[in-house]
Amino acid sequence: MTKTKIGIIGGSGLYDIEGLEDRRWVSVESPWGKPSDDILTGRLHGVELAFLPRHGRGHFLSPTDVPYRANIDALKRLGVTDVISISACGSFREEMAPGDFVIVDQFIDRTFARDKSFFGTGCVAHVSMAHPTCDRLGDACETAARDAGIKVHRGGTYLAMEGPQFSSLAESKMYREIWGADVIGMTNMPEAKLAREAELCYASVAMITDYDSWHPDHGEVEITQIVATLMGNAEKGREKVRRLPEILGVERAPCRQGCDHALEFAIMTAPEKRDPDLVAKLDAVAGRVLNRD
Ligand SMILES: CSC[C@H]1O[C@H](OP(=O)(O)O)[C@H](O)[C@@H]1O
Ligand SMILES: Nc1ncnc2[nH]cnc12
Repeated sequence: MTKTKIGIIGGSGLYDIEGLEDRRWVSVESPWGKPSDDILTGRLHGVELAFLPRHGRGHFLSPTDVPYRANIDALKRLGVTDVISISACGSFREEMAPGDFVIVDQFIDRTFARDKSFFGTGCVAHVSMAHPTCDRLGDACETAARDAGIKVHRGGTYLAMEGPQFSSLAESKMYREIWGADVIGMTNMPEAKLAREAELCYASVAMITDYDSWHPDHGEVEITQIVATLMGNAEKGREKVRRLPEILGVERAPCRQGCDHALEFAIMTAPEKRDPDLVAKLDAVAGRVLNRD
């Protein structure tokens, strides 16, 4: 048994978490660059928690410029075991209405201007992304959201777009009608891929803010509408987070799905062909497997 340490990545509208014991904003150095901001650490119901505002306090980072690798590496370095991502999303489904939460379980990655892997020339690895989210964490998020009185939908496909502009009507209809996506946002990729490479359990909670632009009765998505919905949702999101530690508990059993062993057979590069500089940068993410070869 290890100890649970929950990492929360807060999206648009979620820049702080109140009510932590021993609350402290700490600066974490990463060989992958500077994380989005300092990380808020503390304890809730005896469980360690680390909170990172994805766009920085004051929302100064665009979705393209979020330092995804530094963020995941910094959480791993802090000893985080389970990452819960919270994101503002548009909805492609009538029944997934603004104000509802969706526990995402699949992704379609349409982003193209981001570094998507910790690995590369000098240390090549291929992890599975068939089941990109952790069911056990998803269960905890569902329970926490229901307990907080939130309408929650279990399961949904998140279309990750590059942005920062919203989708055209043609794109919105294609994602919804042909590709079968349920929600749309700009940040969960490559975040989910990097969490998997770092052997972190990952769950994604979409807070629905709008119907993107496909819905005939709702017109096109506008930032004013998103911000208004976010203001209404932010407290619900925080309440959900406050309920998570009791549900997950202090003691943590190994992940049933194997998220925490994703690199077990993933590294292809022979030890003598590995680039020592890259291997050094991978100390937190892949030390478990690299140090035993
Ligand atoms: C504020 S609207 C668009 C913006 O909101 C979402 O951010 P996050 O995923 O961090 O909650 C979306 O992905 C865009 O970055
Ligand atoms: N419609 C939308 N498209 C992309 N990202 C979003 N974040 C919130 N609503 C969104």
